[in-house]
Amino acid sequence: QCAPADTSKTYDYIVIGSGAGGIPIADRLSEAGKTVLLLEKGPPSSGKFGGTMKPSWLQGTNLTRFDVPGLFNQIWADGNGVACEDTGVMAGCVLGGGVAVNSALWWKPHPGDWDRNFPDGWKATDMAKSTDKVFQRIPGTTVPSTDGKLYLQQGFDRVSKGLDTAGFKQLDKPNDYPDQKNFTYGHAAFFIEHAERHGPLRTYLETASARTDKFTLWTNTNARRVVRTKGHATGVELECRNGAGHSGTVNLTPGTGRVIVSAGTMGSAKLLFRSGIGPTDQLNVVKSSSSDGATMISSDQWINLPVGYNLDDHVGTDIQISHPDIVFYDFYAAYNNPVAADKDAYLKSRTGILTQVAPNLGPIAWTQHTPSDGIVRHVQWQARIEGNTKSMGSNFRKLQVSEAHVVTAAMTITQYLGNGAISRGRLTITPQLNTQVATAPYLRNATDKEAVIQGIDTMRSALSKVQGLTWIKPTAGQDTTAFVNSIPTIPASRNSNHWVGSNKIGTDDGRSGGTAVVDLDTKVYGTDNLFVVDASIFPGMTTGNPSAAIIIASEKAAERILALKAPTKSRIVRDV
Ligand SMILES: Cc1cc2nc3c(=O)[nH]c(=O)nc-3n(C[C@H](O)[C@H](O)[C@H](O)COP(=O)(O)OP(=O)(O)OC[C@H]3O[C@@H](n4cnc5c(N)ncnc54)[C@H](O)[C@@H]3O)c2cc1C
Repeated sequence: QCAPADTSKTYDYIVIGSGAGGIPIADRLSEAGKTVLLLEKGPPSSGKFGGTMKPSWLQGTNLTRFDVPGLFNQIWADGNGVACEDTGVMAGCVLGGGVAVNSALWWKPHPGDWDRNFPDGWKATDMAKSTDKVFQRIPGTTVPSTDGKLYLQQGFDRVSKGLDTAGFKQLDKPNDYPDQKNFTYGHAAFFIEHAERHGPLRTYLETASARTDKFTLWTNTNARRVVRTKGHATGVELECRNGAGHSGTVNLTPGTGRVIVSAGTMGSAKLLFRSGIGPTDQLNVVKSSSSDGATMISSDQWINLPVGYNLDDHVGTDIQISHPDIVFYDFYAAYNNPVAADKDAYLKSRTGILTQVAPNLGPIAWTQHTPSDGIVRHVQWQARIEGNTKSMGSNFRKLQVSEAHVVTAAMTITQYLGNGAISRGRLTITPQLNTQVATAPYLRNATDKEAVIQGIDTMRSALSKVQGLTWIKPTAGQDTTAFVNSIPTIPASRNSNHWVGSNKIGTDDGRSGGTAVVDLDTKVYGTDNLFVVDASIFPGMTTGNPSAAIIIASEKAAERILALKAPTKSRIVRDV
């Protein structure tokens, strides 16, 4: 049921969004004795926190589709009530955000992910303590099944033979060597424990929730905008969702309260726009909208910052191979119609193929490439085995995995171009107040493209040593440049779901021509108690999948924010 917020109750911190950024900081702030309200627009996800979305075979258990690794790819088959409806690209709008719906890939960041992208105070040495804290709580594993076995490894084995021959070094546990990201490979690491989704939901959110006197969580509650006078926030306006949650305005502790916006790269930009913070053209779109126009904060209080610029994502380029030994497992079919033995193994002993993340990920490899501008680009290669009933030609044998699931198999290897990439895009808002990728951040710079081509040539050469392998994409004789040019540089073809950057951290204040939206304490320029803590503050892309880095940044931000003095009245007036 939709309930109005109690206006007499105030909070030291209101955290908006319960994803990789929001959950850890909400936990740390409540641990420090502050009263914290965590707002999440989506419904509960994991069974541990009241989630209910599940196939019939999980009825009677405390598990949902978000908990069982073999069901993680269900978001691509059925995103209803799970995927955000107001973002032009895929994002999770449930409790946990991206870390409830993602593939749980879990990488300790390369030192260069901080050193090359972030300003002073956020370099690798500054982040070491936060990194240790995160990896102590969430160590991750390369072997999710409780019997210590990895299942259906034929794809891994065939590809790794090629990598070995080409001189790649296999790392037993890649997270023990975060700085070794060149000509290395290994099994994928996941934040999975006891064969269930782990990560912030099962660590930070559990400890926060145990502090019942300090921590409050409202799901199905959308933050419409921050209520502020000049640069000082006083509360957050709310909207119920899904016939539940809270409405009205929730207030901060007068004078000392703070708002932390952790609504994701798309969601945080949108919230700032609706709160009168951003480029004037975007604020005018909100001002003209039927939903917000009449009640939007007046234009003399707008804060002109480059929100939405600096948008980044891994540039995804898929290559595809097949090999007669590769075995496909139909995880999609397992949702409604699991193989009985696999279901039993999972439910009875947390063993078997369903403990592994769909769609059978790995190996993961890393290379580095230096195009003509001399700037080293980091590349991660992420293999997955897919069934493909279309356009597979006669090169594929029919493969009988179980009586129910007959398919052909191929291995797609996605090249992620990350750390070092130069191209950036822009996110804007539509009159319906949906966010959209107005300028895609993919290969707008010629040297980024050179790096992609160099990388694909390296991988083609490495895998050419694998006997019996057939190239699907690019085809055997195809020129690599022509292949790369044939793939459009739009989200539909290149999206990696790793969006960062719309509220960049930095010392060059965006109000006076700089590029930064938040300062080194993650405080929005021109405000004294409004912060952004999530992927959107990242100046550039990480080497691997970014969730661990975002959680580490959240730990760091908690430390810095707690060390700040409360605002004084004179500063509030001066800042705007
Ligand atoms: C399908 C998919 C697969 C991925 N796979 C991986 C992977 O395997 N490994 C990895 O490291 N990364 C992966 N990622 C990326 C990773 O999950 C994200 O980078 C990360 O979750 C971003 O963290 P965040 O805190 O910035 O935002 P999110 O985690 O997206 O959290 C934002 C939260 O804010 C909520 N919200 C938004 N607006 C409002 C509002 N106005 N009011 C209240 N709440 C609001 C949203 O519902 C959401 O819960 C994947 C992402 C997706 C979508």
